Amino acid sequence: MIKLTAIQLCSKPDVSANLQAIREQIEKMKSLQETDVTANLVVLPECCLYFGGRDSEQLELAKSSQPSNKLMSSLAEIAQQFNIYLVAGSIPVLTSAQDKFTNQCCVFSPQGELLSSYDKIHLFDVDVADSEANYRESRFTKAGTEAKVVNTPFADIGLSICFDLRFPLLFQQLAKLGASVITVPSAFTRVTGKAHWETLLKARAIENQAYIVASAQEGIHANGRETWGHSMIISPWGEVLDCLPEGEGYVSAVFELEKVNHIRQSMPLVSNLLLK
Ligand SMILES: O=C(O)CNC(=O)[C@H](CS)NC(=O)CCC(=O)C(=O)O
Repeated sequence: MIKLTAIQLCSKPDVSANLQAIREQIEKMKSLQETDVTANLVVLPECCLYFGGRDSEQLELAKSSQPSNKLMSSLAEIAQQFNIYLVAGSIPVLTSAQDKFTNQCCVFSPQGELLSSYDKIHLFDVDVADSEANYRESRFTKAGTEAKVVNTPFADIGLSICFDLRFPLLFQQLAKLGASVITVPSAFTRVTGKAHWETLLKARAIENQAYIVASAQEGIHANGRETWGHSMIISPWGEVLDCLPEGEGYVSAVFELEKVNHIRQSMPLVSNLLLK
């Protein structure tokens, strides 16, 4: 049996406190003890190691974690320690020009190897009616350009991050590349999350006939920013299998590849996508 888990956090501008919070939640996962579970896929939220500071601090963090990338190695260590596939939401990774970072999702095997990484393509330059008001992610972040699917022995996993959720063509591309699970590590604002989050997640699951594992930031962060929480796992038929509205914790569900195959066979959408 394969278990999907999304961890929900209220991350701080403090890497070691966040690493501790991540370990705490993974230790609580019942599926780590279950003998019939053959693999665990665990998804962390966007900005899982640093959130709620000033935007420029993420660039400083990206610089100070070079050249060996300390952030990546601490996440690899967690994957190995708990013997899990870890989709490590996102961390800032310095670009070669050194003036910006990419908002990068890193995927580790249970042996702690980096299997793949994905740079967030759609950046959140949006005005929102909340205390922050003007989000300008592109000020310090360089956008990615390439859709990524990671092959594992149990499933091909499509990667996305947060605001990407609003761009259905990326998800179609991931489905076309073979994804039967799509991960959505996020930090949706409270205002936009309340209005759109669940609807968008269900739509992406239904139209791509894939499991959606959406892990979220929640609560009020150190800089006053409020995030929506509501981490959830959605079936390829669009059912919410588990949801955590607020507080730190996790949600989990069983992954059944036969369900994806059955739905895609009886209602052929993915094979008819108008994509190259
Ligand atoms: O910049 C950081 O510190 C971390 N990154 C984020 O919080 C990102 C970019 S500002 N947030 C989103 O993409 C929210 C999307 C969203 O809320 C929506 O699509 O409605």
